[in-house]
Amino acid sequence: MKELAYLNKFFLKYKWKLLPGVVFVIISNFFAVIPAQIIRIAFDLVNENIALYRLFNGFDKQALILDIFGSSLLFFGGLVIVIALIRGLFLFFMRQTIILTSRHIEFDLKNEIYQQYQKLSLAFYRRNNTGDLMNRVTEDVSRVRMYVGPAIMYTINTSILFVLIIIAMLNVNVKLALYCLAPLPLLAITIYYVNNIINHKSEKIQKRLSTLSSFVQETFSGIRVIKSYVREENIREGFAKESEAYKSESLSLVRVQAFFFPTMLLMVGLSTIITVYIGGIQVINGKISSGNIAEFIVYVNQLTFPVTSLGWVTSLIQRAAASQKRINQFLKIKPEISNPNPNPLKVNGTIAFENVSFTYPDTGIQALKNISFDIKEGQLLAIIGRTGSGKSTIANLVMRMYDVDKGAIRIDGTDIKYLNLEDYRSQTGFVPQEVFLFSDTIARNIAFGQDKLDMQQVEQAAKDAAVYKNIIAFDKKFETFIGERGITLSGGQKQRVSIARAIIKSPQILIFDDCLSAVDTKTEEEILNSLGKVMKGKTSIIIAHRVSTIKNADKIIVLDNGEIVEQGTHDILMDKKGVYFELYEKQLLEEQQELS
Ligand SMILES: Nc1ncnc2c1ncn2[C@@H]1O[C@H](COP(=O)(O)OP(=O)(O)OP(=O)(O)O)[C@@H](O)[C@H]1O
Repeated sequence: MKELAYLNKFFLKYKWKLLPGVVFVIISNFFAVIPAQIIRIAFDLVNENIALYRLFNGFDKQALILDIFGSSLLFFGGLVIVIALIRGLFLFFMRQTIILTSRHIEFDLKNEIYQQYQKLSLAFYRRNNTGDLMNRVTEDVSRVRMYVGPAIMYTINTSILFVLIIIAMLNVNVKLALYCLAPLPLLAITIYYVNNIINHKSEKIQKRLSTLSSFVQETFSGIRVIKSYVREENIREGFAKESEAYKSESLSLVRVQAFFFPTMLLMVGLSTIITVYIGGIQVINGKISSGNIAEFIVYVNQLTFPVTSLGWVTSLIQRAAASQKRINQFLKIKPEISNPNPNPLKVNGTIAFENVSFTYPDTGIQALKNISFDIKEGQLLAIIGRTGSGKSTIANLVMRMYDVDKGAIRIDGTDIKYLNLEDYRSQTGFVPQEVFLFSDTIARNIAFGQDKLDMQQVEQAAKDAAVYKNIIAFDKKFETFIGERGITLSGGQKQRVSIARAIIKSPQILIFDDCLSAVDTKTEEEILNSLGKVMKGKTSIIIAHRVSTIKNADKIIVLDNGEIVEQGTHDILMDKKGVYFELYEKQLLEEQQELS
């Protein structure tokens, strides 16, 4: 429960919205108790008037008495309706204040969680799966909202109504009051337990449903693979199995619910029978009037919903506490990478790695071992090496997606850990190996890093990335919408849009992580030529597999198993006749074979 204390700051923030809500609850409940008393008066009136009416049997005045009697009953009926309307009005105000506040708190909490998401480093995202992360912002927050809204509202409502009704009941007859109230705790406990069963089953259904949706989603994404391997029938069977499991969980929930409502009605009926029986005895003994029985029946029925909500609210609070616990744990996580320096930064582009070693925290794989190299401002560094040799890791470290374990990375002489991170990243262009494009237009994808969309700049960036001609060939040109993973673009086009996105901001440091792998050698040459102009005066790092891509670099690093095995210019490395030379010869041979 103490986990929910975290939310108190929100209650304090919205106190002027919540307090009127509480006042409205009190007023509405006050009007809720009055009708029962009016009904008693009306009942007693009926009793007395029937006696009076019989007294005038055979007289002319009897019709007049019937008239007076009828109109006074009508008056009481009208009064009950008016009071119910006033109560309804205050109930409306109550919901408008308390439930509305809960939506504000939900909004604030979602924003807080989302901000924390943005602060957390890449390693965090590797450790947690997307479904879990999504759940915190959706499922968990909505459960917490059920606490800050409905749970609190019903608790206040129930408590006040309870007090008012019990006082009214005790005022009439203590014995009858105690008998009427006796089955209610039983009802509350039953509802609490049944509700827990329902929640438990609903959660299971929810899980089944997400497994089912992930299954369907994956089969849709991998439809090409499924069709080429003729696995349709197999997948259909898998789906039927998942669906069957979902159906049986749902049916089991329906069974509990089917039992739940009749039981509730039975308990309420029991209370009513007790009221009539005990109340009847009291009337016979002359302790209460028959109007009091009617009054009590109204009270008992009025208490049913609050008692039901008591069980419901208890399980709501329990669920909210569990969700808030998860949220609190996550909000407490300190981002591994943070911005230590608020001072504005101007990057020149000198990069130095000094004895850098790095192990991925999530897998424990040592990706870099004692790496040292430097690049001067405006130079082009190329990194080549076998797959898994640590090339992308160097790019990740230059972007400070992770911090190094040993050694240091210096940018313009300062350790990267002490730079203004936001300024540094905004002056660095990164084209990752795995292209990610947003479900948006091509123009907005290219201008993603810009605050304002400048079409001239977008077009220039597209030209520099050699993708302009492809884009204007589309009907909607730069306004072409690309799906979640850019489904309307080919692999090579996606890579070039991703390059355009990096170069549009004219960064001082540019990193291309194997981003020309999906284009042919001719396009590669075209891109490299135009990039040559863009990269003039900027420091660039190109990670590649093809020697042809990097021949002109100022420095080439050959990586193997996380270590630098050779470094120098193309000519120096060729003279060495080592790993690089072998790679070059091999690739040359392959190209010649392809041509012949
Ligand atoms: N995010 C990560 N978490 C854990 N381990 C990782 C991560 N990324 C890479 N690794 C591991 O680190 C090692 C170096 O990977 P890296 O991606 O740097 O290689 P690479 O040279 O870029 O390979 P490729 O040419 O195939 O892209 C590999 O053994 C890989 O399994």
